[in-house]
Amino acid sequence: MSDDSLHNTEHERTTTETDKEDSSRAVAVKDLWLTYADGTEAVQGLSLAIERGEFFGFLGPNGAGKTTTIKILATLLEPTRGSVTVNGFDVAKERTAVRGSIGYMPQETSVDEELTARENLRFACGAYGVPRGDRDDRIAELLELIDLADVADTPAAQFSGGMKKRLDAATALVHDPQLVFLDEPTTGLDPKARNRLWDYFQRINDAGTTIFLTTQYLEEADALCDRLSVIRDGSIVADGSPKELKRRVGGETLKLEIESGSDVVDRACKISRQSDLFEADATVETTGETVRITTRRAREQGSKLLVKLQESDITVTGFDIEETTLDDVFLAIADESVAELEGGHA
Ligand SMILES: Nc1ncnc2c1ncn2[C@@H]1O[C@H](COP(=O)(O)OP(=O)(O)OP(=O)(O)O)[C@@H](O)[C@H]1O
Repeated sequence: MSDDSLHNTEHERTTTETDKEDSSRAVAVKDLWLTYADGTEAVQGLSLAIERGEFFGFLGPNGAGKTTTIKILATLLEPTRGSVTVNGFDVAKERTAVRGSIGYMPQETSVDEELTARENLRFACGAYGVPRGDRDDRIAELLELIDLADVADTPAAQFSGGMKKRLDAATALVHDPQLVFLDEPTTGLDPKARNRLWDYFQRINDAGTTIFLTTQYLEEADALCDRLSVIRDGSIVADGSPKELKRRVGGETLKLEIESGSDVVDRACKISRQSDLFEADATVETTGETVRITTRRAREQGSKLLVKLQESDITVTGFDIEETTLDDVFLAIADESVAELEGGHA
C-alpha cells in the first residue's frame, strides 16, 4: 500500500468516527460562519460540541452572536458556511427532522394573552404535530410541572411575568423534544419567579432533556449549567464547567488575617511573594492587617504558606479562601486584549 493510500484510509476512518460521534451528540458545530446581508459577520468560525443530557450555558456580551447561533441551530437562519448537526440531523439537509427534535423558547414571549394556559398549550400541540390522542394528557402533565394547573383555564392576560415565562417554556416542550433552546428565559423576572423557573428547568433536564441556555445572569449560569461556552465577536473564547472557568481566570483568593503590627504584615507579604508556593502571576496585596493572594493554587498551597508563616513567628488569626465569581470570568473575557482564556475552547 502506498503512503498516500494509507494516509487516505486513516483519514477516512477518522472522518467516519468523528461523524459517528457527532451524530450521537445533541449539537455538533464545526467552523460555522454567518454574515448578514449588510456585511455584519455575526458568527466567525465557531465550533461547539454538546453531549446529550447536558445543561449547557452559552454566554457572551451583547452582540456577540448568541441569538444568531441559536437561530442557525433551530434552522431559522441558514449559515454562510460550516457544518451543523442537531440531535444527529444535518440542519442544512434535514431541517424537518431537526425541528421535530427541538423546542425553542425565544427572548420575546409567544404566549397569546387572549387564550388560557390550556388553550395556548393546545395551540402549540397543533403547531408541533403532537398526535391528537396524546394532547390532553401531555397538556395536563405540563400544567402540573409548571405549577399552572390551578389557573389552566384563566386567560394568560391575567398572568404575572413569571407565569407567562413558565407557560412560554411549556409551549416549547409540548412535543417532548430531546433538546430545548432557552434564550434569556428569565430576563426581567424577580428573584422568586426566577427561582421557580430554575427549578422547572432543572426538572426538565433531570428527565433527560438537553438544555441550551443563554442568560445575562451569571449566577443563573453558575447555578444551573454543567458546562459553559463563552462567545465573543462570533467565536468561542472559553469553554469549561463554571468551576473550571473561574479557576482559569483568577483562581481563588487566599485571605489571611495577620496579628497586629504593620511590620509583621509586611513580613508576611514578603514571605508570600518570595516563597515558591505560588505561580509568577499570583498577586499579593495588603489592606490593614489583611494579606490577599490571588492564585490558581490557593487550595493546594494555602496550608503550606501557613506553616511558613508560623516558622517565621507570624501569627495568623484568620484564614479564608474566596472563590472567583463568574462575573470575574466575564470581565476577563470582555477585555478585548485577552485573546483567549488559557485552557481553550471547543
Ligand atoms: N438581522 C440582522 N442584520 C444585520 N446584523 C444583525 C442582524 N441580527 C443581528 N445582527 C448583528 O449581529 C451581531 C450578533 O447579534 P446577536 O443578536 O446574534 O448577538 P447576541 O449575542 O444574541 O446579543 P444580545 O445579547 O444583545 O441578544 C450583532 O452585531 C448584531 O448587531
